[in-house]
Amino acid sequence: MAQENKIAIVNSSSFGRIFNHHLKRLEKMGSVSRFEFDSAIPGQELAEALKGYNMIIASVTPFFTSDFFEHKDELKLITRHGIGFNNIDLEAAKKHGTLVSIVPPLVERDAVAENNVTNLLALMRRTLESAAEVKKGGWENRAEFVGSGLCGKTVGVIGVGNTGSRVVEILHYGFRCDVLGVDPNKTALEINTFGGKKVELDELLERSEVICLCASLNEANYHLISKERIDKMKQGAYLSNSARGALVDEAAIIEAIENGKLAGYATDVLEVEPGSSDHLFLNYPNIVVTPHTSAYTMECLEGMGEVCVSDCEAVIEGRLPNRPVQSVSPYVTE
Ligand SMILES: NC(=O)C1=CN([C@@H]2O[C@H](COP(=O)(O)OP(=O)(O)OC[C@H]3O[C@@H](n4cnc5c(N)ncnc54)[C@H](OP(=O)(O)O)[C@@H]3O)[C@@H](O)[C@H]2O)C=CC1
Ligand SMILES: O=C(O)C(=O)CO
Repeated sequence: MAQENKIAIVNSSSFGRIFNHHLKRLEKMGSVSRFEFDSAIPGQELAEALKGYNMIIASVTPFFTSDFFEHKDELKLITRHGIGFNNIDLEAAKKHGTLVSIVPPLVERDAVAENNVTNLLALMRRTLESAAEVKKGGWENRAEFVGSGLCGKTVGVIGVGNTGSRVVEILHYGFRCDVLGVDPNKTALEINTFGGKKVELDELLERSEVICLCASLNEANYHLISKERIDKMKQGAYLSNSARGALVDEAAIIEAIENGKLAGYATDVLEVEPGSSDHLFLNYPNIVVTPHTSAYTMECLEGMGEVCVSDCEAVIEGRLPNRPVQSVSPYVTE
C-alpha cells in the first residue's frame, strides 16, 4: 500500500521552509519528489510531468487548469500549502475526482495580518530607506526620512475575512484608527465585532487615508484597484496589499505614485510571480515589495506543513481531512 503512493511537492521554493519531521511523515506514506515548474506551464505538460503522482502538495503556482485535469492520470489530492483556491480549477478537479484543500483560516491569519501592517508601517515610517542609509554611513541624513504616522488615521480594509478582520482589530485596538470595512457578504455586526464600520467601496475609497487590501481574488475583482478607483481615493493615500497582486492594476499604481495621488504602495504580492528584478515597482523608494513572505513565520509554516501532511494521511486512510469544510473544496465535499 505504502509503495503505491507517490507524493509530489510542487514549487516548494516558495513554501518558505518544509520541516524535516513533516518530510519524514510524508516518506512513511510513499515516495516523495520535489518539482519546480514555471508558473505558466501548460496544463498538459504539467500533467505529463506529474504522471503517476496521486497526491500533490502545491504552492500558489503553477495553475492546475482543466487541461491539466483532462490529461492527468489518477490524482486523489491537491493540498495547497497556503490559502486560496485560485490556481486550481475546482470544477475540473471535481470531475476528475480530486479532493482539493487549503490550510484552515486560523493557521495563516496572524502572520498575514502582521505582514500587511508591518509593510504598511515600513512604508509610512520609511524604515527601509532610512535603515539602508545608515548602512551607507548616512546617519546624519536622518532629516530626509520624516515619515507619516499610522495612529488615529482613517483606514479602509477591503476584504474583512480572516486576514482582514485581524487587520481591523490590530488597527482599531492597537493604533486607535477609525476603521472602515468593505466586504460584500459580511454584515455590519460582523465587521463591528472586530472594531470596524461596514461601508460601501466608494465611501471607503473617498474617506480612507490608508487602505489595506485583504480580499480574496476572484473573476469579479480582477484589477479592483483600477485607475478610476485610485482617482476616488484621497490625495496622498497609502495602500498595503497582502492578498493577491492581480487585485491591483500595477500600471495604475505606478501612474498614481508618479503623480503623487498615492503616497506609497506596500505589497507582498505581484500580478506575475516570481517578480522579476526589473519590475518597475523596484524603481520607487515609496513602493515596498516583499517576496510573498506574509506566511513566513516559524509558527505559521509549522501549521501549514502539519495541515498538508495530515491531509495526505487522511486521503490514504480514505477519510476527509479533519478540519473546517471551508478549507476543503466545496465542489468535492458537497
Ligand atoms: N501574501 C500571502 O502570503 C498570503 C496571501 N493570501 C491571500 O489573501 C487572501 C485573503 O485571505 P483570507 O483573509 O484568509 O481569505 P478570506 O476568504 O477569509 O477573506 C477574504 C474576504 O474577501 C472578501 N472579498 C472578495 N471579494 C471582495 C471585494 N471585491 N471587496 C471586498 N471584499 C471582498 C471575501 O468575501 P467572499 O468570501 O464572500 O467572496 C472574503 O470575506 C487569500 O484569498 C489569498 O489570496 C492568503 C494567505 C497568505
Ligand atoms: O496562502 C496563500 O495563498 C499564500 O498566498 C501563501 O501562503
